[in-house]
Amino acid sequence: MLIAPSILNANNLDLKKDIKEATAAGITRFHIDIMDGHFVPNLSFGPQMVSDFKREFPTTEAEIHLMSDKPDVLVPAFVKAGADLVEIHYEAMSEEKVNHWLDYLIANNVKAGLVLNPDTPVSVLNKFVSKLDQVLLMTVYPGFGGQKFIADSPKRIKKTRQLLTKAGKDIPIEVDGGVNGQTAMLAKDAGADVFVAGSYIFKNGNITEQVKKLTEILR
Ligand SMILES: O=C(CO)[C@H](O)[C@H](O)COP(=O)(O)O
Ligand SMILES: [Co+2]
Repeated sequence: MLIAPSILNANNLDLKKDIKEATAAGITRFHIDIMDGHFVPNLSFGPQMVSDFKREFPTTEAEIHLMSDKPDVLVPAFVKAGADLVEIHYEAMSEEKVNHWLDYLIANNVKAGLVLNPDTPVSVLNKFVSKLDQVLLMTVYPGFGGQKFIADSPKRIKKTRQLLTKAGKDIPIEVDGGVNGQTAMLAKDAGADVFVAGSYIFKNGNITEQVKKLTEILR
């Protein structure tokens, strides 16, 4: 089990302090949401956030959740910035492009992830499964932090686990959106391994306490 806090809802003017506190509480990977104002109706961070992050926290993993339909410019930019894992959206590009960018990540020794929106059939994973290091199932519609976990997500997680097992691929399933103490348990029981948590960690008062609580719940 791995908790990957999303810095989207951390204090953007005091990110280093928030990241340091979460790291001290045991976090080894952060989820960095990249929103382009086009594929999703919001804006967030650019490649410099990732290069600054890796300079300040070289041994902590930077996981890039790329919510953009401009992979041609942005995937190379985030690889160059030092991303450890890049997750591209199935819905954001043609299947040919999905294949191309997964191959690019593999060639550049960056872990490759594919993200599915809540209404995308998980069966599309069959086409790309051999190239993936991780699957990210959205448990909200992408664009904003602080939304409610979609109730039928555990069903999709189970289906995805069955599909991966059938394909002989033992890779982590990550969930993103509305993860808290209760929904993390539902996702875990359904077969999830990696838990993105934004508001739960950064908007509930004490970061250390929130990391400890979620770690305990998922133990
Ligand atoms: O990808 C995302 C939104 O598109 C974020 O990672 C996600 O919403 C995390 O925030 P929270 O835990 O507050 O739901
Ligand atoms: Co995300």
